[in-house]
Amino acid sequence: MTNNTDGDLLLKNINAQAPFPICFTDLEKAVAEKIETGPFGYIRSGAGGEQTLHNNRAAFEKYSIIPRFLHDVSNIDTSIELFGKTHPTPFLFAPVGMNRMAHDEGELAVVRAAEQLKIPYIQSTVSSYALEDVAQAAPAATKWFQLYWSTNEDIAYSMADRAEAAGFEAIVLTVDTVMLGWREEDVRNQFSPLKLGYARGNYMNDPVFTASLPDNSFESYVQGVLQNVFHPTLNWENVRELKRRSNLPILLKGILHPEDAELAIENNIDGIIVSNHGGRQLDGVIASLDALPAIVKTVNGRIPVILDSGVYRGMDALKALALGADAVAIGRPFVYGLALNGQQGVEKVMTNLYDELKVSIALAGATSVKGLRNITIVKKDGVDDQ
Ligand SMILES: Cc1cc2nc3c(=O)[nH]c(=O)nc-3n(C[C@H](O)[C@H](O)[C@H](O)COP(=O)(O)O)c2cc1C
Ligand SMILES: O=C(O)C(=O)c1ccccc1
Repeated sequence: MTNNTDGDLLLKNINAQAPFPICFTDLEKAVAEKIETGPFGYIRSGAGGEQTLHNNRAAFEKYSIIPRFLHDVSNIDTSIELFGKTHPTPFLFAPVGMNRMAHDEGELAVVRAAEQLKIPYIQSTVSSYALEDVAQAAPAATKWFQLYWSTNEDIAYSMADRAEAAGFEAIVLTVDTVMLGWREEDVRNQFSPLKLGYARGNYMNDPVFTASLPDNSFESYVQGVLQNVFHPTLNWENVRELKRRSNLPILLKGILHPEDAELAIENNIDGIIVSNHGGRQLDGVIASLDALPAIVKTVNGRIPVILDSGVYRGMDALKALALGADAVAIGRPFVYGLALNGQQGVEKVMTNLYDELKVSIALAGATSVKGLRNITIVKKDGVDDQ
């Protein structure tokens, strides 16, 4: 339960010693000025003509809330429950690879922020630091491991086992990246973080991966990652086998079709993340927010539904939660916070998202995350979408 009588949560930002960008647009601008063009373009951009990157934002802007007043909103409960554990906010850190592109402390800084804020952290397979080091940096944080399947599937099982041994509490299998999206900005900038070795964290110390290399040169390692990280053979049988082998809850990330959500449930999957990878994979796919209502309807509360892609302010989180998401995951905003000011920058960005969400829940006339499902949300054309 969070007491909301502090009234003006914005004041923290106005009294701040060091001014910090208050919204996503300002953040992005500041980071563009701070880091090199290659890494910035890699983080910012979407695939193809960036239609989906744009649609992710446009989808949030189509919705409006019709608020209710004259209910006591002095106490706002922002907590949620996932897999039997209560979390104080409905946010998660989306898995983002290769964080050393943004800051030298990379994932270590982010997981420390996650621990501090009690926000679950999803570590990427292609992280700059090894999962064991991340676990050690923030033992009290709730940590999940995002798995990229591997062409040599023993590498995938090895990483999943290591994650379980290191105290990660769920496996998030990403299903939308069987090959890399068509990312033109990286061609313009002639930039490939994989080739530069930013993704080495979990591979360099994986016994199955290293045993598969012809020698221990940098070139062999890069080739080994490229050969394994993209995995076009991935199919439902792999999902079933992963589920059989693991003791952890398994989530599928990248689901956009209600029939895939249904198949996930039929295959005993424990949760899904409705996502289009922040518009970085197939350009022209539906905005995740637009995919959400049909999936929520199909899933009907049987497993948690988390949404990411384009959640850039507290009000976006509110809309996704009102449309039935159980939680939202944040990608680029925290990476920009990291680039600007390490752990503190991540904390600042996530705190502003959270504070805006709290204010917005109260001003909409609700008092809890679950209560948001009962507020009136309409699409721009005025048609009730619930
Ligand atoms: C630089 C970058 C790297 C990413 N790396 C991964 C990854 O390793 N695994 C994964 O499942 N998703 C990855 N994602 C996608 C995020 O998990 C998430 O789906 C996306 O960023 C959400 O959209 P948003 O950035 O609009 O919040 C990456 C995203 C970015 C921006
Ligand atoms: O950049 C990404 O979005 C991403 O998910 C990824 C996938 C494979 C290798 C490196 C990054």
